Amino acid sequence: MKPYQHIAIVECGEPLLPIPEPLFSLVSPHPYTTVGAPYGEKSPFYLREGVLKHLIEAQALLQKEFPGWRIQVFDAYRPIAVQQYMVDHTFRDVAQSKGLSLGRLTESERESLLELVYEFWAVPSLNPATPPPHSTGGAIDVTLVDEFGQAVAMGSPIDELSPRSYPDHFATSIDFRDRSFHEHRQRLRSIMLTAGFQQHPNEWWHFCLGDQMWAWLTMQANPDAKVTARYGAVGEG
Ligand SMILES: C[C@@H](N)C(=O)N[C@H](C)C(=O)O
Ligand SMILES: [Zn+2]
Repeated sequence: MKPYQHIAIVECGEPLLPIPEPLFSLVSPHPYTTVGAPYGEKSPFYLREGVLKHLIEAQALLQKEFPGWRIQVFDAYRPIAVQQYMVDHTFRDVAQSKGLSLGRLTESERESLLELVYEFWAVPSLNPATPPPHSTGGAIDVTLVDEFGQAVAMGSPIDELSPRSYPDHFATSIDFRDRSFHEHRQRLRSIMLTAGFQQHPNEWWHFCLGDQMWAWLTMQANPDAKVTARYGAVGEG
């Protein structure tokens, strides 16, 4: 169990709301739908009402300094069935990329692949006390686009399972391009944190607000604070 999963959830009952386009840029086609993730009637571009309010605030902060720039949403609400599908998909993908055949994995190969997958993906838990972050409507994967709608270079693609995904991966590089990746990541982080979000320690693109991870990270930063999560899994009924 990850440490944040011990945080108590006091569900507040806020609805999921659609993320408005073109106010925000939404990645299309949606990457998980493209690989067959089972959304049914649901859409990934939904967030809890309070989270959407804070996302609007983050974008206003961005546009004060960089007119025309927008937050681009890669993924937001994720049903638990989709979390399971994407964990399985990623496991197969990473096994294949290492030239390993799924049918012939040793126990230790299986364990090390799972360890890599779960460094970046949350466990698709059906337990209401330990929901996957995106299934609460309180987590979002984002990047930035400029005034021409062009993706801002962050130095690595969203969902890459490598150290390049760590938010500060380029912090100490003296290479000119690496410096600009770091600056862009800092710009994203700064507007999101100022608007009340927390950032996943291993992923430059994942931010949360009101879920267990957010409560845990908030208490890590303020050890005297007593914070609970207000969002549990939603839309599973
Ligand atoms: C891997 C990425 N898309 C992601 O969302 N990771 C978090 C931790 C999750 O699975 O909740
Ligand atoms: Zn995420």
